[in-house]
Amino acid sequence: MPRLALSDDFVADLVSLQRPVQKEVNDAIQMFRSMTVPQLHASKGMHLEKLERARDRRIRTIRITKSYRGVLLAPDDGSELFTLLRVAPHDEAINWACKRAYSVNGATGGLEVRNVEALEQMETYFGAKEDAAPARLFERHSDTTLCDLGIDDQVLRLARVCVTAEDLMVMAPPMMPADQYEVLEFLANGYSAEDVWEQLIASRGQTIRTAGDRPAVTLTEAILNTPDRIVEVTGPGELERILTEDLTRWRIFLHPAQRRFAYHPGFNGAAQVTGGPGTGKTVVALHRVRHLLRTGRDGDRILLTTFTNAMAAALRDSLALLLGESDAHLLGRVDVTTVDSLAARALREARGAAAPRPLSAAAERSAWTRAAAREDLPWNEQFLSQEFRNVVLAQGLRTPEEYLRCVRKGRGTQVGRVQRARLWRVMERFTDDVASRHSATYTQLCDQAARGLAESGPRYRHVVVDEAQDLHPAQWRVLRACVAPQSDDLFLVGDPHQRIYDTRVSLRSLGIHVRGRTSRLRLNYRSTEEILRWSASLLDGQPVGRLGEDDEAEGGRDSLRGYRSQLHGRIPAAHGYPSQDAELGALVDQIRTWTDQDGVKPSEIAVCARFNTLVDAVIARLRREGVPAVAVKDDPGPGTSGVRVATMHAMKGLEFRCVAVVGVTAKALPFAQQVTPAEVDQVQHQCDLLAEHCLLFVACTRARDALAISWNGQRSAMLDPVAG
Ligand SMILES: Nc1ncnc2c1ncn2[C@@H]1O[C@H](COP(=O)(O)OP(=O)(O)OP(=O)(O)O)[C@@H](O)[C@H]1O
Repeated sequence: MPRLALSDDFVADLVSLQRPVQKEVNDAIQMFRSMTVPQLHASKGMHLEKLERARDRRIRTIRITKSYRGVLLAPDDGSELFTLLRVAPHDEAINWACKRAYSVNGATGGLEVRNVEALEQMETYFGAKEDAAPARLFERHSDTTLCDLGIDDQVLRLARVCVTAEDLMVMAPPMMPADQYEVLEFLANGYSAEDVWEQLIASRGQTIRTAGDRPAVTLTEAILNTPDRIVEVTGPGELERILTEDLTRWRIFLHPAQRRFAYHPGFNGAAQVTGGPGTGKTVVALHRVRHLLRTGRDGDRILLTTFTNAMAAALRDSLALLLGESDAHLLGRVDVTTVDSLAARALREARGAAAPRPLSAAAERSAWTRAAAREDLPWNEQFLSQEFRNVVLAQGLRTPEEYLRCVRKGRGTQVGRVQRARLWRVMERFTDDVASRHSATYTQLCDQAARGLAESGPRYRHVVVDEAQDLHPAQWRVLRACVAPQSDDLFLVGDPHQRIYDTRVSLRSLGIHVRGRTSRLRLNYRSTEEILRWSASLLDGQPVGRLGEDDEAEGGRDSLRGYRSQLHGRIPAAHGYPSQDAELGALVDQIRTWTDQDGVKPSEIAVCARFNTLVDAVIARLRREGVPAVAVKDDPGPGTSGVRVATMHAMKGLEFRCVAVVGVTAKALPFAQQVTPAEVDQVQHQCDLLAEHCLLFVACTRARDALAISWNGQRSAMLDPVAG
């Protein structure tokens, strides 16, 4: 019986087909799997055909419907593992198949594909302009080094003629084999050969460094070595699952850097994955949960947390999708929730009706005003609230003595002993006041819940945390208390460049140690390279600390170096207008271009603004002009049509084909009210400013294909690096 594998290109084709054609593909595959190899070759129905013009003699086509052909890679070494490479209309399938060649990567042992015809044309083109060339892009690296990194003869010849990174870029996959291209891209970005080997090759399990010493790999082995692009269909249930459920690629194919952590057999403690926007961190978290569910014991409960209720709902849906019908029974062992909801629930369980209720921001401000009323203090409510949140609750201080002794990390003002005593009195008054009203700030709720949970003992065997960059130390204490320190206790994913709330955390000081168990994702699956570059330059020179290392003693910097996308598109547009009316008029035109000319559905477009007032104005204007629009905060389901409109904060974790960021004015970004004045606290001032930069970065990186930025009146200085 032949074995069957499916390539990522095949799955991508299948997703785009109409349902009836999908069904015929399914039928053809079932027929294929029911035959022996000789029957397959003899079958008139399948019409397994060798192509005269094919560059790879193992390539065949099979008949799927009257007009569709499947493209297959057939083994020629006596093995029986066939790979379905594409399914496409007849001529397209034949044309594609004739130009491809499959080979085994010398370093990774994985199967790779190239457009051999296009690469030969490139050789001719570069050959013609060769003699004029100055220094070459890869001249620092010897042929042997490149060969050890998996570069083969044809790619080596092409690498040798590249002068600039752009020369390399014109040969990007699908022209060049993706793994070899990735190696060259890393080298072109200044990584050493050693780094490249560590990050791209050793991570796949290779231990032999030199090409000459590596054992030969058979076609079947090569296919099985390529789980990021090829999946073997191991049973009828599996095929059904792949073909009948939602065919989103992230469910099936993971980048090796994603797979290595998601399916790691067991970490000896907490582990952490970081990476820029759209690098598939959430996807890794979901696969990790699946792995822990499948390999864990029946009673092991798992907590999966994220930042907002809306994101928790989306995570729950995605997890159900990933588990599919076959693993649906495991879902009952997972709680998907925010840390705040978890803390509130723990308090309700412990104290019943006496549990405090969360305090609104306005009620908190009034409570600080009341608490400070009888003192003649040199600090305003904002300072008091920050001191309470960022020192007292962050460090979990309980007594005036502890407060007198503590190091006020992250605060830029000196506060002497006498002043601390006065501050403590005010904070105590605040706490008593809100407690007498049966309420507490969210951070207080977490602080109280963490203490209760620490006493009652761990509730979960594993905790998986998405959007880890925005959690406050009190929230981390809740998580720490939920799970005992042991193997695979905490799995954290986050991006410090997307930190949009005022939180600084030293995970080490909270008893969470990830050293030696960290990984960084660099390939963006969401946005085009043009959107990425543009957005990343918004953060040029900003001092972004590493995830969980904000303790000054640890204090390294995170960077977006090597962060890239294989997708390409238009450079983002940035335009200023004389008035808001003119800006919104241009927005309507932009949306019409996206829908009418580019064929984008309104629900695949988002407009975002710094404030709710502008969000409302945008919705009103769009509706007035006949463009359907809905507010993201009203939680429109996937079936609801209309352009999505949201504040920048609400864009966290979302993605859209096209995004317009409006009202990027000097007044809105940075928003003065959100930034502590430097004279009140210099350190806090810098931290708040950085959060505003990150907010704009988050908004822009939600875009997949197109991004448009606009303002009216004076432009925000944050756009200076990109808008000239
Ligand atoms: N291995 C993969 N193959 C195909 N698509 C992927 C893969 N991994 C992630 N994606 C897609 O990339 C997009 C971004 O993924 P995800 O939301 O997990 O990224 P993220 O790093 O958590 O993003 P952010 O931090 O910006 O919220 C999603 O559309 C996801 O489906």
